[in-house]
Amino acid sequence: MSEDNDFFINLATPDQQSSSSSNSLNKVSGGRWKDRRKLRMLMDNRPNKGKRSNDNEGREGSFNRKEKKAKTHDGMNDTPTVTTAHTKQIDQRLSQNKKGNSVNVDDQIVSSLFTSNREITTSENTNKQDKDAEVVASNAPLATNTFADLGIEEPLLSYLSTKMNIEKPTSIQKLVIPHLSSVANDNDLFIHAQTGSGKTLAYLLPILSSVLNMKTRIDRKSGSFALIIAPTRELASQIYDVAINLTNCCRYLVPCLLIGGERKKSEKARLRKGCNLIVGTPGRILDHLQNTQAIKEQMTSSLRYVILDEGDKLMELGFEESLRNIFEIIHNIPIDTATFPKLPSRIMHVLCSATLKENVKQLGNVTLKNYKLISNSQKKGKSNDESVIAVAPDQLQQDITIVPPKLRLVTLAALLNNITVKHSKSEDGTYRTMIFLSCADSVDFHFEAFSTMDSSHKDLVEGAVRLLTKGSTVFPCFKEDEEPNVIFYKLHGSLSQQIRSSTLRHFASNKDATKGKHLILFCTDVASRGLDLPHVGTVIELDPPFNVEDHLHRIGRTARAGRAGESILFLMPGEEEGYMAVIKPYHKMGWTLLKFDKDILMPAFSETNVGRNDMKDRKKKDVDLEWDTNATTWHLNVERRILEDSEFKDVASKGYSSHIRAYTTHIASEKAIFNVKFIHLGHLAKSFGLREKPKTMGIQTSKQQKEIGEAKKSKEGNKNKMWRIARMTAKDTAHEFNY
Ligand SMILES: Nc1ncnc2c1ncn2[C@@H]1O[C@H](COP(=O)(O)OP(=O)(O)OP(=O)(O)O)[C@@H](O)[C@H]1O
Repeated sequence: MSEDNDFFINLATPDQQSSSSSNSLNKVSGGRWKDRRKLRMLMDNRPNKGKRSNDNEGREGSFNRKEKKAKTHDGMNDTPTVTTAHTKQIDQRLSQNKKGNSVNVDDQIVSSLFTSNREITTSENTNKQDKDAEVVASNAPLATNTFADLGIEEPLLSYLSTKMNIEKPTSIQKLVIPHLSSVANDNDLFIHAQTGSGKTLAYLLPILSSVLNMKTRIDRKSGSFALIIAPTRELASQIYDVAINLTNCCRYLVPCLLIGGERKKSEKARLRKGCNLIVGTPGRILDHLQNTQAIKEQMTSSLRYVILDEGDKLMELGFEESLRNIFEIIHNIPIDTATFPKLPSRIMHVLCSATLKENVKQLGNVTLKNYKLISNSQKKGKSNDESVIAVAPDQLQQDITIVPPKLRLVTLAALLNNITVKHSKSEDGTYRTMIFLSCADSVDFHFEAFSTMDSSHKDLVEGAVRLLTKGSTVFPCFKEDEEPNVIFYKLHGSLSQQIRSSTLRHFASNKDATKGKHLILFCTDVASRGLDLPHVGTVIELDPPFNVEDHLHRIGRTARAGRAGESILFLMPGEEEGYMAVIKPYHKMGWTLLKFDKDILMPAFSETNVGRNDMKDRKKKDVDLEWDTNATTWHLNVERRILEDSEFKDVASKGYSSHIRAYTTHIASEKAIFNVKFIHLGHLAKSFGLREKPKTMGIQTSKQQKEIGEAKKSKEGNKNKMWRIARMTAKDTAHEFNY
């Protein structure tokens, strides 16, 4: 990463030049020539030959790094020596600057939000949505068929209708249920369908229905008929919840959940008691298959269905080896066809995926025998082209906005504000928004930046949920005397399993405490797969997805089972605008291009007077301020909080560094679009509330620092050094990307 090329500094040193010229007259003598030369260069204030200069001529506030060191007042990585009074002075001058230009305060330049931003080149929307076109929800239940037509019998049929309010099957259910219900069918299945089209019921209903239709006495000791494997704990828990819900109509059938993060001992006890459906994640299932005798006993003679949900994610997360081992063990368990003659005479394998990548096909080849592809997705390319792609649901309202890096945070604030205002006026009740970010540290930063500390949040879900309190300066729409109706949540893989589960449960369920409020979840891609969170109205992709499949899964958290939904993708001006061409084939209904200023910032920041967080007693202005002044004040409020709160500063610096590192992991085929070299890192730092880029991009924990120190002391060899770095990177990656 060529950080230096992109280095952007907010501090100017007007006096520096003159002093350096006088220094050049100084003579240096004695010592080694290298040291003399170094000293002379230092006094002349010239960069070292061979080292890259930080001279960014033409860039706002740029200057030599050494000069900066001498003059830094509020460098984010230095201990801040700037006083509150000093920041106030800068902020005052900046707020007074109506035109939004950069302001030189003493020896500082605090860059303005609205200047020096890269131009947006997309002037025309090449995939414009036809607002007049008739839209039929593509993943909605069908009008003509019923579950009875598909062979689903009582008591499941009436339970679906009366308790789950599900009357008609979706198109994928219509295709899958008859196939899985029939003993005569000898094919394995590859189910490929749009997000939110009801794949879970498509396989659970025929399995349960087949077991119930045997009309033999069944209880939890009869054995496990199905093994369902999901890539994440959240998804496994959700499938388990659906299974629990369905088996309420036949309580003698018992599902069991096996996931990491839970106590293995209690899982073992449950397995010993007996269960008819096993749902879990690959690692934990394999662990039990290798170490718990009871699980094999449960499967002996009864196991007939193995389901792999979200196949592409299973492969992406590197579970291929575990899956091979699982299959090797279960294929060696004998099947007694005489005990359950009405069930298939062999194990049927089902692979589900909303996307059809090469790795899923590979998994299909490994796990499926003579499989049949069942897809409700459109064909792509020529008629003889076998490949199919899942597209975004037709009823989804897709928006794209191109936002300069400096303005990302304030635009997000404005967008959240606009959504809150819009839905607080409607009768819709509780509204839910999910915001996807690239890494856990960035989730932590945004959660911290937007929510406010309040003791009442502790009644909710520990530290992962916070309320917005009265008089908050976090959202522009809230006046000081208003009680905001916003609750924030965060979800990423670095949180404990208990917190993750309870956060999701709290976010998804309707409770009195959250009734009528806007619930906002900051999350990583850990929440993008398969999660069925009811009534998510808006999905915001603040950070672009790491591949198109992730994009489809993220936006697929809304517009589910025929419901309406909206998603907004943030891109940065320049190369990132090219991403629109990549996702175009997946959005056949088109999208709307939103202007970040006119469509998002102006509605939020006009006709208001955003208060400064350091001037509680200020007199209210009679006239509303201009929208850009309000936006600037809002941003300065965040910057001030960071300058004055060292813990928040750490969170911001970590969020920024991890964000950059995550950005470098975009897939090779998209490097021409997402390349860290194209990003103005200083501008991006601004959207993490930082006035300049943190010096050390790889922030080390004290444990890592100790490890490095020890390694240096022991004069480690090259091989050991390589292993140490690899270990640290693996740890970092696991932390950041959270699976
Ligand atoms: N026939 C139906 N009628 C109405 N709602 C349904 C029907 N089938 C499923 N649903 C509901 O649709 C939602 C989405 O179902 P599900 O989670 O199984 O979708 P999916 O296809 O697995 O999505 P993803 O690909 O995102 O994992 C659930 O809330 C489910 O209860």
